[in-house]
Amino acid sequence: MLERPVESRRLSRRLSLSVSGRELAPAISVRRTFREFWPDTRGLRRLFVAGVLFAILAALCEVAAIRLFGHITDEVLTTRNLTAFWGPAFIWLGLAAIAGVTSFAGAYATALGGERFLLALRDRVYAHLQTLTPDFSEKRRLGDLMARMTDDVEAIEELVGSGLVKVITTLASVVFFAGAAFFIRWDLALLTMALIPLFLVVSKAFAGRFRTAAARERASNGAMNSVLEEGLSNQPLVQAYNRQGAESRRLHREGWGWLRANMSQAWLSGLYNPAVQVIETVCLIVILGFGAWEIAAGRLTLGGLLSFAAYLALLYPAVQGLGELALTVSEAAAGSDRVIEVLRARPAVADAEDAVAVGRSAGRIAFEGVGFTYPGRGRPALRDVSFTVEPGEVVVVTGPSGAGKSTLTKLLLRFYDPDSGRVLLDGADVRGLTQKSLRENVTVLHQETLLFSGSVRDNIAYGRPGASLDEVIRAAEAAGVHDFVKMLPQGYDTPVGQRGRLLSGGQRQRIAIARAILRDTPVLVLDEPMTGLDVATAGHVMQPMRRLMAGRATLLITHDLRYAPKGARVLELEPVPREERIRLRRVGAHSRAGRPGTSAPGGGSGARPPESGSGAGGSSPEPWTGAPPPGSAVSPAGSPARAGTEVSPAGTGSEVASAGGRSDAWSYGRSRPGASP
Ligand SMILES: Nc1ncnc2c1ncn2[C@@H]1O[C@H](COP(=O)(O)OP(=O)(O)OP(=O)(O)O)[C@@H](O)[C@H]1O
Repeated sequence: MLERPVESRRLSRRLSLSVSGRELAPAISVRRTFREFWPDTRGLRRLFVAGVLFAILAALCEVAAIRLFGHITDEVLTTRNLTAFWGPAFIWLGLAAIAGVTSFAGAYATALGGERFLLALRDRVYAHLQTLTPDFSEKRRLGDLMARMTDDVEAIEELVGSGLVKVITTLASVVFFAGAAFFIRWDLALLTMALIPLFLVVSKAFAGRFRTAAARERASNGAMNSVLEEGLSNQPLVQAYNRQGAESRRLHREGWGWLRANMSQAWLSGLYNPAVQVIETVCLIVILGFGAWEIAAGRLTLGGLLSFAAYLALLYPAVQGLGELALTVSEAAAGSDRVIEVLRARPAVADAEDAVAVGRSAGRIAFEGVGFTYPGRGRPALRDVSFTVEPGEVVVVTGPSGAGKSTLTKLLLRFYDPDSGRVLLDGADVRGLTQKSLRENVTVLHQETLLFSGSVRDNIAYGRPGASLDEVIRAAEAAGVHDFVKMLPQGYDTPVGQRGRLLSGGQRQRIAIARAILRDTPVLVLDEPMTGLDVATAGHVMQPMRRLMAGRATLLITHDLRYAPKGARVLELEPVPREERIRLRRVGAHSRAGRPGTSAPGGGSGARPPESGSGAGGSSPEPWTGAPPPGSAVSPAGSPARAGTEVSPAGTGSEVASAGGRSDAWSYGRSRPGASP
């Protein structure tokens, strides 16, 4: 029927409104949906055709069975001639068996086609989502994106796959049942057809109201899911702030909204179904009355009338089903719009046609006059930034929040391309490299340690799929994680829980380090690797971190220079639009006095000398003192090779800071127009 509560809930979910309803997809034509998704039925069309043919065969069997029923009524029941019974009875049995088998086969073929369509389409949309810049997902509500991947994809299937099969078979059934009725009595059949518009009028009167109610239900469902998702994923925060009651009330409020929306659907369903039944009953009474008159006049047999009524009993639901399908189709099309929106989204960057796959690089990174503004933002995130990182060298990137430190990582990984300037890997513009090969050269340790809900082993091996247990253990040993993993109940097979929450922050971080060690790329980016760790834990993480950095070109993004390796160069970013400056100095080799002429624009944050490990006080973790990686030009603090390196203050005209015989460009934005690497 038009809307059973569960059915209608599913139906309304497909509308996929945002909580506020602002994201309601614009209406989309069915044709556009077919144009977009019909190619996805390739390879499955035979299944759908089989579904249609089997369903049609089953309907034909029903038509024949009803005919036999009429025959038995007239030739056996009315005449009381039992011998005439057996032949038709066996045929009827055979027809029922064929109808059973064919309707099973039809339903199975259609379901198989539908499920395979769903699988393939979901894979396609997800694969496409994975090509988009992570910002695409981050800017959207997770619940909304998930609804697109599940309910909306399902809605498309119900339109393009099984929905189409249903339309064709329902139309065929209408033709068969109406044809059979015409065959018995064309004038009676015409009268019947004249009554059919009554169904359509009622369907139309309800459709608009039902659509609105479904949209409201969809919105409140989305709101409720969002509250659940946020409340559960932020459970530690909720409990720590004693907000359990408030969160429960929030859910209850949204639950009420959902209840009301469902009740208005139930109210409509409650009215619609009896209205349709009344019309059906009126039709049947009219037909029976007319039929009785015809029987009395000897122009119709009892069997004929009963068969006629049986055809009608099948015809009306089929007609109703068509009205229902029209509603389903239009709502499914609205859902498909949201999937099309995802598929139409283009990645911020794409491989050039002549992009080359780079092998394992030496790991020389250079930013040359890089400027970048996020799409839709007026203010640049970076302006005219230049620096280099040599193979095996550690460069510390620091600066106030929002200065663009993490943006450097996004440009290095080519999530975006710079608006001006270039990013180079081993002297090659990264725009000329395939993204895959570029990213195979770079490992990022994110600010928030990202783990999956698998086992410890899965999470470490994520860095190199197919790694053997021995390799995983070796990486774990290097990351200082092996001893604690051994203590876990299932060792390396112990589940780490949702986002690794069954582990401590330090343990998570060391697992991430093991993952990065196993991945073993020449370039490493550590984005605030000590975030959330206390001093003691950070101290434990330092040693494995050093092993990880050894021999790799490393960009260490940190606010806290206590964790900066001694002797590492420091790149200090200041946010645009304040005059952007980048200063070069050496950890442990600077002082205010060593930076003559430095002025600190905008309150002096840029001029603030970062604290070195030695200046961090007794509670500081051990500063970087590790041996320089093989072949690396990095020298520990105070080494003669670096002694001459100084901060290049803004406006001094000192554009190039020389270090160890190498030249590195540190540009100052517009104040240093001539800067070049
Ligand atoms: N996806 C984005 N879309 C639009 N603007 C963004 C996006 N990501 C960052 N920004 C903006 O770009 C600027 C630089 O951000 P970025 O994350 O690089 O700063 P950051 O120095 O790493 O800050 P923090 O130290 O707080 O992590 C900020 O003003 C920020 O609001």
